[in-house]
Amino acid sequence: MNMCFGRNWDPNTGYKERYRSDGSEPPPIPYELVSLVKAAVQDAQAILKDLPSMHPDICSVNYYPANGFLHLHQDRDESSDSLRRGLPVVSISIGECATFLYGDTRINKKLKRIFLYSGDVLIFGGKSRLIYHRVKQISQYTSPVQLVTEFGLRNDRLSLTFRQF
Ligand SMILES: O=C(O)CCC(=O)C(=O)O
Ligand SMILES: [Fe+2]
Repeated sequence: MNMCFGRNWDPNTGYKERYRSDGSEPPPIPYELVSLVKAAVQDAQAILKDLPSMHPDICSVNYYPANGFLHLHQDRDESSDSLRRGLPVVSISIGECATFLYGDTRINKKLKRIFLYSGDVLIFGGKSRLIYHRVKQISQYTSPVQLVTEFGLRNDRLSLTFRQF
C-alpha cells in the first residue's frame, strides 16, 4: 500500500498522474522531514565525499503488514537529470525490521542483505543510484515497544522514501 507527499507517484504509472485516485493533489512534504533528509545526506557526505546533495520533492510512504514484501526493482522513474546525477534516494524505516536485499544484479543469490530496524535511514546515490533492491520480509516483534503501546503500530512497518524528481 502506497501514499505520497510532494508529488503523486504510483508503482504502476510512475509520475504520470498528477492527481490521486480521489482527485486531490498530494500534500506537501512536511518541512521537518525535508530538513531531516537533507541532514542525513550531509552526514553521509562526511564519509562518501562524492555523494550528491538533493532536495526531496517526493516522499512515498509504503505500508507493510506482517506478511508484506516488495519485489525486486530499481527506482528509476525520476527525471533523466536526477538519475544521471545520481541524486540520492533516502529511506526511513519505522516499525518492524525489514530484511532488505540489494545489489547491482537481478540474480537473487548475489544480492547483499541488511536489516532495516525502526529509525534506520538508508541512502543510496551516486554510482549506486540504480541498484536493484527488494524487501524480502518483515520480522515480527522487533518494533520499539513505544511504537506498539503509543501508536498501535503492531506487526507492521512503514517506510518513507524520499527522492528528487
Ligand atoms: O520499504 C523500503 O525500505 C523500500 C521502499 C522502496 O524501495 C521504494 O519505495 O521504492
Ligand atoms: Fe525502491
